[in-house]
Amino acid sequence: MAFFTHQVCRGFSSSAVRNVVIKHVTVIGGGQMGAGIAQVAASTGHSVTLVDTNDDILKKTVKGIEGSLKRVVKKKYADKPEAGEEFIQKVLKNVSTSTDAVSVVQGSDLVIEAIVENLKIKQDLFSQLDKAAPAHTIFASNTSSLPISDIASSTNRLDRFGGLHFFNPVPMMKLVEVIGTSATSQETFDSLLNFSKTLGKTPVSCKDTPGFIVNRLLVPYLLESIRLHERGHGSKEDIDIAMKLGAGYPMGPFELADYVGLDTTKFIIDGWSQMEPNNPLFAQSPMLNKLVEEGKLGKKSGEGFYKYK
Ligand SMILES: CCCCCCCC(=O)CC(=O)SCCNC(=O)CCNC(=O)[C@H](O)C(C)(C)COP(=O)(O)OP(=O)(O)OC[C@H]1O[C@@H](n2cnc3c(N)ncnc32)[C@H](O)[C@@H]1OP(=O)(O)O
Ligand SMILES: NC(=O)C1=CN([C@@H]2O[C@H](COP(=O)(O)OP(=O)(O)OC[C@H]3O[C@@H](n4cnc5c(N)ncnc54)[C@H](O)[C@@H]3O)[C@@H](O)[C@H]2O)C=CC1
Repeated sequence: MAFFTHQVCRGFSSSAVRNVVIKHVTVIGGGQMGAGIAQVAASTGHSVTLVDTNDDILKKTVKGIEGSLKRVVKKKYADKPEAGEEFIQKVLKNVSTSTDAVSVVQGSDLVIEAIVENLKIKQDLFSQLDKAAPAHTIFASNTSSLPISDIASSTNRLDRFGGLHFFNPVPMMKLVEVIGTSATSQETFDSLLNFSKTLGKTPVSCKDTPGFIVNRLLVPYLLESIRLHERGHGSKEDIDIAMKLGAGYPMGPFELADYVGLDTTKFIIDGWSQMEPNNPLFAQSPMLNKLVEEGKLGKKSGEGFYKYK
């Protein structure tokens, strides 16, 4: 259910819309990011429908959310464990699951997509959802690296389409990058900024440029770390220790790449090296490619640059 403030309309349909107050959120993709986004939205009183391709994944996702909530309440309700348990149950009640995105978007004020980092797959999804979702529903992608305008081009709601880029782990990371394309209406952009604030996050405004702000700086750093290791100029362990103790980063670059997922990291690099083949900052890494080829995707698969089981 959407609540509109009846002010000036810019960009769409007959109803006067200034700022869509978001109550019901559909999160598509129940992986690392979708789980975290659903958790934070449900924890801040939104009703959330989480969508993935099958029920087994969704069960695992909800279990993961419960586990993460337990970590949160252990600190937040340290002296009041019963209130903590009550909070967890209340949050979980705000989350429902589905394998049918098209049917659930009908009751949604905001759809946040957090599926695999592949333009065609994201476009196919949004193109289907566009036909089913009500006019007021805002669409947002959590893409790390793809142009929001390319994803939005599969829909007829360019004014109601933006980027909401969260950071991993979502319950802990305070930043959200809010991305507007040249077609995103001011109303949509403001709604996304406000929504990020209701989640307790700090939003920054970004242009629809590759990697927005954080990844445009983080990805070249990560790649140069791997290249430094490939050149034999430092072990993974030493590079990680150096960046933690010498630069104050909470994780070293190899730990972070494993944490993010080497498949996602490779999807980003593949896209950017195609986009700018002569840019040495985006050059492919044989070591990364080999790990992904071997199914070593980082923490989520049990092995990446390091072993986790
Ligand atoms: C790679 C480059 C390519 C980019 C590719 C695309 C990626 C993107 O598009 C954008 C991104 O997200 S980039 C990644 C951004 N994230 C980071 O940089 C994370 C860096 N790490 C950290 O901040 C901390 O290590 C961290 C907060 C994770 C953990 O904190 P600590 O280091 O202190 O270690 P812990 O002892 O494990 O945790 C301390 C306490 O934190 C809480 N916590 C951690 N994870 C949680 C989670 N998932 N849910 C809920 N609570 C959580 C928790 O309270 C924990 O205490 P315990 O429960 O007692 O362990
Ligand atoms: N991993 C990270 O640190 C970050 C990733 N991102 C972006 O978030 C998105 C998701 O990344 P992760 O959560 O790491 O991936 P993930 O691999 O952990 O999860 C993706 C989930 O989407 C599901 N899925 C795939 N196609 C689907 C479809 N058509 N419909 C419904 N569900 C579908 C998969 O079953 C899987 O559960 C990507 O675009 C990624 O670039 C953004 C910020 C940080």
